[in-house]
Amino acid sequence: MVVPYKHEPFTDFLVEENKHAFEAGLKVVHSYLNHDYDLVIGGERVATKDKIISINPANKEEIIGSVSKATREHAEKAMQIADETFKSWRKSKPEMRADILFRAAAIVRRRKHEFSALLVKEAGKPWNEADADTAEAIDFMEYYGRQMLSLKDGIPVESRQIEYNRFNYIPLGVGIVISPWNFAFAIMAGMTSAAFVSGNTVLLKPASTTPVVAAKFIEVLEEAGLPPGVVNYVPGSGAEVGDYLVEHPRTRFISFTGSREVGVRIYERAAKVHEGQIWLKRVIAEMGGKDTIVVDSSADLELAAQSIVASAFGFSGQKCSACSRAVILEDVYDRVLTRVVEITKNLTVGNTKDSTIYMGPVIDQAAYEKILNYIEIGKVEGRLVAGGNGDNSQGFFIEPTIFADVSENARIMKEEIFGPVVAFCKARDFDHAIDIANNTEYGLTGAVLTNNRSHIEKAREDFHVGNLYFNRGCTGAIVGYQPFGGFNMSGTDSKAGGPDYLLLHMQAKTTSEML
Ligand SMILES: NC(=O)c1ccc[n+]([C@@H]2O[C@H](COP(=O)([O-])OP(=O)(O)OC[C@H]3O[C@@H](n4cnc5c(N)ncnc54)[C@H](O)[C@@H]3O)[C@@H](O)[C@H]2O)c1
Ligand SMILES: N[C@@H](CCC=O)C(=O)O
Repeated sequence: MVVPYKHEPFTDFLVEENKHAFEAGLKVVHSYLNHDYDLVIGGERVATKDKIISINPANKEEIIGSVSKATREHAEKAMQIADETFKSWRKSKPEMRADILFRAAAIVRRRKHEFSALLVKEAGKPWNEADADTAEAIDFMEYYGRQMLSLKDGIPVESRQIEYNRFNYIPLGVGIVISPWNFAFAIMAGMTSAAFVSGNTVLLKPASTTPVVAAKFIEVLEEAGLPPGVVNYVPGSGAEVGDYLVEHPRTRFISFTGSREVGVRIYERAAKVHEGQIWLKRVIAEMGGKDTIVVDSSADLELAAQSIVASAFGFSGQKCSACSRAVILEDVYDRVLTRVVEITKNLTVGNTKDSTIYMGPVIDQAAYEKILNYIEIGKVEGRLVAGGNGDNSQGFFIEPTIFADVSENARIMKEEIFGPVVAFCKARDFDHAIDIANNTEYGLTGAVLTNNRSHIEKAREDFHVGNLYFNRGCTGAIVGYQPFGGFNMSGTDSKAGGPDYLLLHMQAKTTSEML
C-alpha cells in the first residue's frame, strides 16, 4: 500500500541549515555548468553539431549548458522508436509504471536543493520560487502515480446475469509533450509523468531557454528504471521539430503548455488529418492568462495589498496565474494602491544567487523587449506609479511596475504581458468589478478579497476562471489540492494535478463477455 498523498513541504530559508543545504545545491550545479547534453532517443545519446545554448538570464555570460538540437530526422527517428516501444509499454503493469514515478520522486527529493539551484541558474528563479517549482515536480510524480493505481482496474459498470461487463482505461499511443520555461521542472515533469504513467510513450520537447533541467529529469527517470524508448528527449526549434511532430500521422496526442499563440497554432494543425493517420489527435493545451484580483470595501486591505504584490511580482510576474490586473472598488482604491506602491518600492531586484533577492530577471532578451514595450504602452494608458525601468547590461532585469487609473478596455488590461507589470483599475461596485474581471478572452485564475458573503457567492457563480481564490493571491495552486487549468483562451481546462488529468491521456474500453 502506498501512503496517502500529501504535498511536498516548502523550505524555510530563514533556517540556517536549509540555507546551507541550498548553497551546497548551488555548488553542485556549478560543478556541471557548461556541460554538453545529448538528445536521448531509444535510450541512446545522440550528439548534434547545432546546439541550444542555455544561459543564466541573470548573467548572460554564464552558460548553463549546451544542448544538442534535434532536426526533423531526429524527430522522425524518435517517433519510430516511441511507436515501437508503445507496443510493449502499453501492456506494462500500471503498478510498475507508478513505482517508477515514486522512485523518481524519491531521487528528486534527495537532490531537491540541487534541482532548485539549477532553476535559480537556468530560469533566474528566486530561491523560494525555485523550491516551490521542485516541490511541485515531486508532487506531480507522487500524485499521478497514485492516480494511476486508482484507475488501473477501471470503473465498475452493471452486468446482467448472462454477461460480465467491464469498463477499463487503456493508453492512447505516442504523445508529444511540449513544455514551457516558466515552471521548467514542475510542468515539464508533470506533463511527461502523466503521459507515460498512463501507458503512453513520449517525445519530450522542452522550452529552448530551459532544456538542461529537462535533461537532468531524463537522467532521473533512467535511474528510476524507466525503460529506453518510453520517454525520448528531443529539444529543438518549435517551428521545425514542434510543427513536424504535431502534424505527424503517428502522433496520437499533444500535451502542450505555453502561450495562446502557439497553443492555437498547435490546436489548428493537430486538427488536420494527414495521410496514413487513423485517429483524431487529442490536444491538451494549457495557455496564457490575464488574471485579476478584485478587492471590495469590506476586505482586509493589508491582506489585499500583500496578495496583489506577491501575485504580480513573484517570479517577476512570469506565471500564467500572475495578477496583472487589480480591480479595486472606488472607496478603497486609493488606500490599496498607496499600500501596494509602498510595498513594491521596497522589493529587491537582482541576481537570485543571493537568497535575499525578491525578484530576478525575466527570461531572455525577447521577453525583456516585449515587457518594456508594454511599459511604454502603459505610460500612455495609465499613470506610472512605480518602476518602469529595465537594465539588460548583465541580465534581463525589469523593475516591478505599477500603472494606476487604467481604463477597463486598455491594452494592458487585456493582453498577457508575462512580466512584472500590474494595472490598477477602479470599479463602481462589485458587479462592475466582476464585469471588468471577465472582460478578457482568457479565464485562468482570479482572486477576490472580501468579507462579504454575498460577494463570495456572486464571484463563485459569475467570475469565469478555472481557478478562483478567496482572501489570498491568485498564484500558487498545489497539486491534488487546487487542480489547475483555465477557461476560454486559457486552454482546454485540463486541470493539471487533478483527479481527471490522467483520463485525458487514456481512452475507455468496454468489454462484454457472455457467460
Ligand atoms: N495555463 C498554464 O498552465 C500555463 C503554465 C505555464 C505557462 N503558461 C503560459 O506559457 C507562456 C509562457 O511560456 P513560453 O514562453 O514557454 O510559451 P511558448 O508558447 O513560447 O512556448 C511553449 C513551448 O512551445 C514550443 N513551441 C514554440 N513554437 C512551437 C510550434 N510551432 N510547434 C510546437 N511547439 C512550439 C516552445 O519551444 C516551448 O517548448 C505564457 O503565455 C504562460 O501564460 C501557461
Ligand atoms: N500553477 C501555477 C502557475 C503555472 C503557470 O505559470 C500557479 O498556480 O501559480
